[in-house]
Amino acid sequence: MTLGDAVEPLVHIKNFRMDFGETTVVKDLSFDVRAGETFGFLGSNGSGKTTTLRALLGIYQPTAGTLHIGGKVFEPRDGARLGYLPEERGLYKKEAVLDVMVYFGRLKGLTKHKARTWSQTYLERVGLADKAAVRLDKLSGGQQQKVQLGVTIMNDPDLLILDEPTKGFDPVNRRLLMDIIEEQKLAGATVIMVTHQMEEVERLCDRVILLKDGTSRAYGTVAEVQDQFGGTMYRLGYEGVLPASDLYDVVRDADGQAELAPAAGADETAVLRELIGAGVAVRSFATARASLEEIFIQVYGEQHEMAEV
Ligand SMILES: Nc1ncnc2c1ncn2[C@@H]1O[C@H](COP(=O)(O)OP(=O)(O)OP(=O)(O)O)[C@@H](O)[C@H]1O
Repeated sequence: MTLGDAVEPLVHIKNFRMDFGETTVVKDLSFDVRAGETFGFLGSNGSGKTTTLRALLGIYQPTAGTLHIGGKVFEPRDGARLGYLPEERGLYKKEAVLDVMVYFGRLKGLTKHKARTWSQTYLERVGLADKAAVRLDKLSGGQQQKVQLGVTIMNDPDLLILDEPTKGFDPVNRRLLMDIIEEQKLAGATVIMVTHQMEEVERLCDRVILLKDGTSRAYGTVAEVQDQFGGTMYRLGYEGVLPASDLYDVVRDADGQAELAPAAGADETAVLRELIGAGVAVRSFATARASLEEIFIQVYGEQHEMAEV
């Protein structure tokens, strides 16, 4: 069975708990990743993301709970169609870039020719064509990371697990790597991505989980998480006087610009009708949501406040 044949969800984690000695770092964590989706695995430093991925891949023995890929506990021999970019990068540093890539390509079942041509094309794409014959340890950290991402995706895995794939990249290279990951997604791969870059999440992820202190704080589509924290706001440019209404709360109102928080069940049409009916001249009207970054700071900020108690 290949990973792609799995009955949904592709990844199933239920009541996962992880203790290291006396310390519990993940407690009662449950979530699913569906085949074909890109899933953002988010959370503050030390919240248990890498630990969860390691337990999912059998590197750690979970203290309790179920961690399944394709309906069963992961075993290394199932890994042919799985690409894992670990947080700690590790390739043979004393070998030449192209040789390392071809070596791993062969391990992943590619022919030597395919591994070589794929790697050359990839190195060209990521601006490292002139480094093909250079020893890996002569490359910068970001350049080495590009090579490692190439090794991770070269056999077009069905499931890609990426632990901070763009960590340490400048904005141009980050965008390039996001493009490459997006291509894998569009080609049908399921992607689990740990990242602290919320704009990457908003661009790529279908659903997310936000971990805090080893447990889920928010879980769902980006829009659902946004709804959960702050929800939708209406930004209004107007002339006239805003009427009091059961349909919304006026959050901010100055110089003909207002922010309205709609009441449960109120929608744009109803609010606009109410405003226009009351003689307000609406110049502009837009819906806006709390950004993931704002939500992250909200959740993470609480943690600091708690720590200070
Ligand atoms: N092998 C280990 N032994 C003991 N404690 C560990 C071990 N691995 C991780 N931890 C602890 O578990 C907690 C969670 O670590 P983890 O690496 O999973 O966090 P993370 O969410 O991936 O963080 P970051 O965003 O900083 O990478 C941390 O407090 C860490 O010190």
